[in-house]
Amino acid sequence: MRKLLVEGGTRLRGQVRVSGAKNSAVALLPAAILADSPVTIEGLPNISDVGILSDLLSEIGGKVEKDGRTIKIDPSHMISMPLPNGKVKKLRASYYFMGAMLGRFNKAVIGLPGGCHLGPRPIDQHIKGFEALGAEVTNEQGAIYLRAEELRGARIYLDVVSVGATINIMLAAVRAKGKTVIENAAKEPEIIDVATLLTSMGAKIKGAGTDVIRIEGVDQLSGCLHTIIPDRIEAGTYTIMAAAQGEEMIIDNVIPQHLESLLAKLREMGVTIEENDEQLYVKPGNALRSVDIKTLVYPGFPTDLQQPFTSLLTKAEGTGVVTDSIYQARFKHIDELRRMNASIKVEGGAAIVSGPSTLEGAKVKATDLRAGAALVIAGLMAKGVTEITGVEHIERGYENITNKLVELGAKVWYEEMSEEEVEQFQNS
Ligand SMILES: CC(=O)N[C@H]1[C@@H](OP(=O)(O)OP(=O)(O)OC[C@H]2O[C@@H](n3ccc(=O)[nH]c3=O)[C@H](O)[C@@H]2O)O[C@H](CO)[C@@H](O)[C@@H]1O
Ligand SMILES: C=C(OP(=O)(O)O)C(=O)O
Repeated sequence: MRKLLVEGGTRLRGQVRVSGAKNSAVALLPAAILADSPVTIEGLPNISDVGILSDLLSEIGGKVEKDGRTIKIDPSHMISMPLPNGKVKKLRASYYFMGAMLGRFNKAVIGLPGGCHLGPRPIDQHIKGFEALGAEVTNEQGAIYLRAEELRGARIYLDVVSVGATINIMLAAVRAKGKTVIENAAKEPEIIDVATLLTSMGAKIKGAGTDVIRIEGVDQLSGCLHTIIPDRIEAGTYTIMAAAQGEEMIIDNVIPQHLESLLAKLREMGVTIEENDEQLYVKPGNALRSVDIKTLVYPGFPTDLQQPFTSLLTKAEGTGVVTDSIYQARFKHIDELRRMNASIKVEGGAAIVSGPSTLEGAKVKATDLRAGAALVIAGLMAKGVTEITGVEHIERGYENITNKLVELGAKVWYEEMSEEEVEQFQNS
């Protein structure tokens, strides 16, 4: 087991290239199940979530060929094999096997998903959608059993705006008989990316990226070639890092429109950001001013950048109030930041950050993916060395984070944990 060490204080400069979007990749891969000939996806990020989903596609009989960032999935010999346990528990997006297998085989057995622990993460809206399409859904000992005689299009109003439910219902509906309308759909760019792939496969989808998505079911979908969008959350994380500890940094392979809410907040803090079609040039201000943030569904401030942004606020002058309206309990990073001398209190469901604080290196634990990113940012700003355990969370979503940071001049490296440290980590 490894830990990540960050020696703070070095200013970052240069260019960092953003990888393909995790939250697209994890839906595009299961979407390939719906085709009857090979689907090729280019630009995949090299992260553990992608590795696990590729393995799951092989487990159900897919022929998966990887060549660097390109993957070719031949789904012709796939079967609806039950996946009640094992790898499905290691990530959130295994739930997309429900929609995709239901769409292709009219049946699926998939274990309840894992993913970051951010408080309750129900999937009732996914199930409501599958049932509306005609599936019978039961939960037996932690696995979801789905079965339909035939899927039929339906009008589905989501009670909660959900990325996962929107995509899952799209996956199940593209081969259903007749028309499906998803109302109060999520509008995240990853939903458009998945709809683009499905459309290239022959699906008929209108309105992806708005809150009403209309799908006309088709009998058959075929293979195609698709290039994934850049990861707006990874891009946002490096942009926050640039504001926190950069001298001058270029973030390459970005769609700036995907990050408008973050860029607006950074500019409010005094950060200079220039943008062109696919790059951001970030020059931090001399003294950052605190701001308040509240996470919302897209195009609001993304919950996945709340934790990294909280670290940045420790450097700003004044008081910043952080509210997460998507995951009210997404505050596990706060205790760890406090260990590093941050002045943050959680009150009435909000984190109140008083700054500026001089952070100090400490032994801390990444409890989830973006908490990990928050700690890396804090470590880069801190005096001394920060030791971060729980790196497997970080590796779910950040490709080659150490290499990318070293290229920017940061002092970061992995070390093996001692037996005693492993024991302490496992008991904590
Ligand atoms: C793999 C993936 O894409 N993960 C992202 C996805 O997660 P995920 O798709 O799981 O998140 P959702 O958009 O579904 O969740 C949004 C909110 O709706 C609630 N909810 C969701 C579904 C449901 O059936 N019932 C329900 O109540 C959730 O508890 C949460 O409060 O969107 C989240 C919100 O942008 C991001 O943090 C995750 O990075
Ligand atoms: C919460 C996240 O991921 P997941 O939904 O895959 O757990 C995230 O990417 O920040």
